[in-house]
Amino acid sequence: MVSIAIMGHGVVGSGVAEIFTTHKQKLYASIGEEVYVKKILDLREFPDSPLADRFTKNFEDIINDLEIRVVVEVMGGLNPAYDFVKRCLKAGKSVVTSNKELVAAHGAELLEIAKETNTNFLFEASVGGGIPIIRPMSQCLVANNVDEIAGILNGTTNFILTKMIEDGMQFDDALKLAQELGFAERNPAADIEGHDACRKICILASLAYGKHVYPDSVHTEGITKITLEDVRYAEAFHCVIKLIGSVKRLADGKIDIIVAPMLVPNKSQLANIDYEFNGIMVRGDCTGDVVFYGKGAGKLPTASAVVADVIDCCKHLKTRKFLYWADGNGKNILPWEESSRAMYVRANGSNVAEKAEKIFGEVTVINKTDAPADEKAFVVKAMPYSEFAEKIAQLEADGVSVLSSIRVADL
Ligand SMILES: NC(=O)C1=CN([C@@H]2O[C@H](COP(=O)(O)OP(=O)(O)OC[C@H]3O[C@@H](n4cnc5c(N)ncnc54)[C@H](OP(=O)(O)O)[C@@H]3O)[C@@H](O)[C@H]2O)C=CC1
Ligand SMILES: N[C@@H](CC=O)C(=O)O
Repeated sequence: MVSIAIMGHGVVGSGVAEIFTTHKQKLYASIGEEVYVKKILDLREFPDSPLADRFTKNFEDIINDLEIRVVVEVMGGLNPAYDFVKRCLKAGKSVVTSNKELVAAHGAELLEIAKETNTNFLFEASVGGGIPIIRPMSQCLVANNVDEIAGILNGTTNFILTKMIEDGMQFDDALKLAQELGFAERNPAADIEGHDACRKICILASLAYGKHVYPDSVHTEGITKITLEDVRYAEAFHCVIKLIGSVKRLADGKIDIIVAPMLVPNKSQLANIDYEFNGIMVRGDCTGDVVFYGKGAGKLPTASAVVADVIDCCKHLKTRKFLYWADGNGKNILPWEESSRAMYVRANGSNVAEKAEKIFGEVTVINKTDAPADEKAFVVKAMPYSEFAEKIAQLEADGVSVLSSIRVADL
C-alpha cells in the first residue's frame, strides 16, 4: 500500500478524492497495490464526505507522517502552496500539482529540489486539464526540436467566446456560467486577462526549450476587448477569434512567445475547438504537427491527469522520472514588439481603405453586408508590431479612428 495526501478539497481536489474512491480497483490493477488517501488538508469541514475521517486543517500532520510518500497540491495560488510543496520535496515526498501559477513561477527551483532529493515533481494537469501534454512532450516527442507550440490553453475564455458567438450570450453571463461549472480560476481575472494561458505557454516553453520562461517576460493580452463586431468580421474573413498562446523557435536560438486573441483561419486544426475544450499544436522537426485535444478544465478531467501523475509517482518511489529544465534569465526571448504577424484592423472615418493602402501598401478589405457606412475592416500583411503601431499612428493622424486591432494567426 502507498499512502498519499491531498492538499485542497475544492473542484480538482474533490475530483481526485472521488476518483481514488470510485476507481479503486482499476487503479489497484494498474500498480498492483492500493493507493490509500491517508490525509486531506482543507480549511473547511466536509462531514458528508465518504473520506470525512481523513481531513485535517494542519499541514504538519502531512509533512510529519513518514508513511505519506506522495502529496497532491491542488489548493492553487502561491501561498502557502510554494512553501508546502518545497517542504514536501525536501522531506523526500514526491509532489503532484495542477497549480500552473506555482509551476510557472517556481518550476525550475522545484525541479532542482526534486533532483537533489531524488523525488518526483509532476504537473501534467497544470496545462490542458485532462489532456496529456507534459508527458507526451517530455517523453514521446523527445527526439524532436520543437519549432512551434500554439494552443487554446484556457477553457474559461474559450467557453466565454463560444457562448458569445454561438448563443449570443453576454460576456458577464458566460463568465458566471464558467465559474459555476468550476472552470474559472478563483480570481477569474487570471483567465480573462490571459495570465492563466500565459502561465501554461511558459510551462510548455520551459519544457520544450530547457530554460525557465517566467510569465512577466511574456507579452500577454486577454479577451476583454473582443466585441461581437470583430467576431462577425472575422467570420466574413473565414476565421474565428481565439485566445492563443504561442511560442516559436527562431533561427538565432531565441524564442518568440506571446499570449493574445488571434484570428484563426477556419481551416486550422485549432479553429473548431469550442467551449471548455483546449487544443495544443506542437510542431516537431521530425514529426511535423501533432495536435492534442480535450477538456482543458473541470473537476474530473483535471483530476484524471492528477491521478495519473500520482500513479506514476507510486510506480517510481525509488527512481526519479527525468523531467527537468534549468533556470532562465529571459535573454532568449525576442522583444514582443519585434514579433511579426499579419494584423486585422477595424476603423471608421472617410476613405479608410484608401488611406490604409497609402500607409500599409496592399490591404485586404473585409466585406460584411450590415457594416456601418463609415466603418471598414481590413487585414495588413505581416510586419513587426512596432512598425504596425507606427503605421496605425499615421492612419489616426490622417483622421481615421481605429476601433480595434487583432493579430492574425499563421496556423
Ligand atoms: N478548476 C479547474 O478546472 C482547474 C484547476 N486547475 C488548478 O488547480 C488548482 C485548484 O483549482 P480548483 O480546485 O479549481 O480550486 P478551488 O478553489 O475549487 O479549490 C482549492 C481548495 O483548496 C483549499 N485551500 C486553499 N488554501 C488552503 C490552505 N492554505 N490550506 C488548506 N486548504 C486550502 C480551498 O479551501 P477554501 O475554499 O476554504 O479556501 C479549496 O477547497 C489551481 O491551481 C487551479 O489553477 C488546473 C486545471 C483545471
Ligand atoms: N481556469 C483554467 C482552469 C484550467 O486550467 C481554465 O479555464 O483553463
